[in-house]
Amino acid sequence: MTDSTLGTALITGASTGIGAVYADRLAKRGHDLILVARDAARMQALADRLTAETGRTIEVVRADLTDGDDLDRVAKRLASDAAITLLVNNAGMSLNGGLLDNEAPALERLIALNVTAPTVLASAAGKAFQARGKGGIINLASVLALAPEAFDGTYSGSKAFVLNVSLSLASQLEPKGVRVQAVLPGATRTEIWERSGKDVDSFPAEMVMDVYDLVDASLLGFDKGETVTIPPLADEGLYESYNNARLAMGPHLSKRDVAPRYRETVAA
Ligand SMILES: NC(=O)C1=CN([C@@H]2O[C@H](COP(=O)(O)OP(=O)(O)OC[C@H]3O[C@@H](n4cnc5c(N)ncnc54)[C@H](OP(=O)(O)O)[C@@H]3O)[C@@H](O)[C@H]2O)C=CC1
Ligand SMILES: N[C@@H](C=O)C(=O)O
Repeated sequence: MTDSTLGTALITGASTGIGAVYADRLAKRGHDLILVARDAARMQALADRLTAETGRTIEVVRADLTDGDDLDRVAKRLASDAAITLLVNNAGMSLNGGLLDNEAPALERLIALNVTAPTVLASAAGKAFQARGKGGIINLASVLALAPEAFDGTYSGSKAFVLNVSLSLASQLEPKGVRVQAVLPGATRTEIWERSGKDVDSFPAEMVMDVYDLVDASLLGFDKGETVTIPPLADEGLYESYNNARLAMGPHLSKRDVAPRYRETVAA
């Protein structure tokens, strides 16, 4: 069953992996699609298959989201196309090695793709959706946003950024009828691993999720109205405790007085 009133979903990083599965699932739900990535031929093959299977209208937009002009073009499309009702801010990369193994161009490239691009696109979509009083933004973060010691700090920092932006945007946009969800996958079997010189099979099999399971669970979290969806986390009370502790600190974080433990005691 499809719903022709769902509008168009713009998905970044839609040529493979998590983005390509979002494309499959959202087309089957009844969304028309705009697929964004660099590999136009790969997206066109996906678009042709999904159009044949679902009858949806699917457009391919070739863009390198680390390029300012390309990013601007996609942001302008989000700002101006009233048919777009959903942004899936998914394109992302991981480094080959970590912060101490890479030079500035590689670090800057990761920040451009994982931080600047989703921020600019969420801003463009958020303003447009807010004006229309409806729409949704799905931001792909990572469980590594919560576990900086477990991986490269640049990547986990970029995903913590995405999580924070999502939480902030949700608090501003949800009262105006716009849904915002941060998805935090754990290790998921996609090309991101080989693209960054890693072997996903080096993890125990029980740590690696299938990409279809990941996207189906994430969309279920979206349907349930979740702001943060962590598909691998069986005990959701663990995240709730963590988040409640964070929120409980809020009233204590800005004070005129220095905390007693930082007051120097001068010996007489
Ligand atoms: N797989 C995992 O274990 C996890 C993934 N994530 C996050 O999920 C998201 C999707 O990851 P995943 O599907 O695994 O990654 P993949 O490497 O499988 O796919 C990445 C997608 O992003 C696109 N992309 C890469 N660079 C650019 C660029 N410069 N401009 C535009 N598009 C680009 C790629 O297409 P093309 O090459 O054609 O441009 C591709 O479609 C990412 O944000 C990632 O950080 C989070 C946690 C775990
Ligand atoms: N994609 C992974 C790292 O490369 C992750 O976020 O777990």
